[in-house]
Amino acid sequence: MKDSSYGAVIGGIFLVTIQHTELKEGIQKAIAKAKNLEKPVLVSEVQKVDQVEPLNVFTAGHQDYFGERFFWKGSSDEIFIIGIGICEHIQSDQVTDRFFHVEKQWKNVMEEAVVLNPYGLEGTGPTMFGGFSFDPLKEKTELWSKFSDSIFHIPRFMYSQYDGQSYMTTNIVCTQHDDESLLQKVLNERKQLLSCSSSLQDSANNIISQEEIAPQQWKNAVGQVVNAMKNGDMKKVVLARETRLSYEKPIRIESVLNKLIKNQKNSFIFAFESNGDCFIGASPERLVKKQGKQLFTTCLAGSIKRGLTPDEDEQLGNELLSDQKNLIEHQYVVDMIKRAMEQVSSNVELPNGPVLLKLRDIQHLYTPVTAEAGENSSLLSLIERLHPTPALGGVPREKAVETIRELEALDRGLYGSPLGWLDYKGNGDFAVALRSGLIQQNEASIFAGCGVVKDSDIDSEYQETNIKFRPMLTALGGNKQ
Ligand SMILES: C=C(O[C@@H]1C=C(C(=O)O)C=C[C@H]1O)C(=O)O
Ligand SMILES: [Mg+2]
Repeated sequence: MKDSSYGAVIGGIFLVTIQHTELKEGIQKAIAKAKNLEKPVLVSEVQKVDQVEPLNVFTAGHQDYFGERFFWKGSSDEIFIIGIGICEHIQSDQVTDRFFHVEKQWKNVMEEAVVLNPYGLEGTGPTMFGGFSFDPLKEKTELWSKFSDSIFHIPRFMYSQYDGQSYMTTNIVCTQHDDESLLQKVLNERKQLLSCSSSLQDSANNIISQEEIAPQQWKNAVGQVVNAMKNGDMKKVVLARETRLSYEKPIRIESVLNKLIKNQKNSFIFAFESNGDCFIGASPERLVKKQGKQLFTTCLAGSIKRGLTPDEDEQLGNELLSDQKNLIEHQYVVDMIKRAMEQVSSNVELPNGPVLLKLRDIQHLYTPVTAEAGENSSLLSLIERLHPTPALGGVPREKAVETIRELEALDRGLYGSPLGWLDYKGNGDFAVALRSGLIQQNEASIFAGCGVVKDSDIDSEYQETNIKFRPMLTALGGNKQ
């Protein structure tokens, strides 16, 4: 039986027309392969669908897939990828070679996958979304107990909107014990999703408390690092801190996403649910994107506030472009990324100096880097080579990571770390997960850090982190300093 064409108007959530499908044949083929190989086989079917509001798709999963969703918007609004439900987990708590272990699991699932994708566009077909913790050796707290050090999901249903086209991918893992009833089960799930009527009710949610966690301890750590730099070999260390908020009612993820989408332009907007918690944010910083052979990465470090008037904003921007402390802070990132990319790719190109990246609350020194991928430079191997850049770790890298591990009170978890998507053709895009927070029902932790160099002023760095809290405080209704 083919999945007949039908349109579904979902209470104003979204309208999707599903054409007839080859899913039945695909499932039969996958079950036969599973019997032959004696291991599960993924089948992935891609259909062109009507374009809808991406947030509506995410919202439609609220009822039946809460805790099993992801949302991704590219920093230039060029792509949206929404995952609903979890078809397969790819995760590891390995400390050493964790990127290799994730890549091995991913390749194992992909090597036998039955892919029905006549369109072949990036971000369609088998795709995994997720990320890595900043430092698997950092002493863990309860804060990130719902996330592994390496955690990715292959979604059951995935809506992709790319260059004005929209697609629905359906992923099913078939085992040798499955039969044709699996098809009907998935078609019913899909019909249920497309007919859901939940909508975004943006009701008020009062804040009960908002507390900076150990700000003085953070300032003392900054001072300690600055002193150590006066006569040591440490050149830069990024130190981050946490603010904790609690509310009368559970925080509505969709409402926070809605505000981030509206307010934080030029940023990757993401939400990643795991076991009831949600890591969410609006990051201006790409770690690395792979599109065919093309590679794109970003050097982002050096910050100043936005001005209240166009003249003041221009004056502040020019001040940043000529400030030695921020230029040195930025150059550490450029030097490291350029060197790393030259080791594994060709035609590495970057401008002679930084320009300004202006965001709603802050402006940064920004140097884009492009390159051509070498034969063995997979996206995950590039992530392993780059993470952490001096924008989130420091220089020298190992010593900076050890210093963060020792001095920083914050359990960073996935904050400041690679988060993004990878498809079955090896394309993908990973951000450095900044301007972010962890939502835990009626509580949330938000995170902000800054680069500490020998000329850092403790209070200036503290103020810089207050500015970096603003994107999440605006989205969460918190009080901004
Ligand atoms: C660490 C953060 O931001 C990073 C540090 C910056 C700086 O110190 O100037 C600027 C951009 C980011 O690379 C953060 O937002 O938490
Ligand atoms: Mg800075």
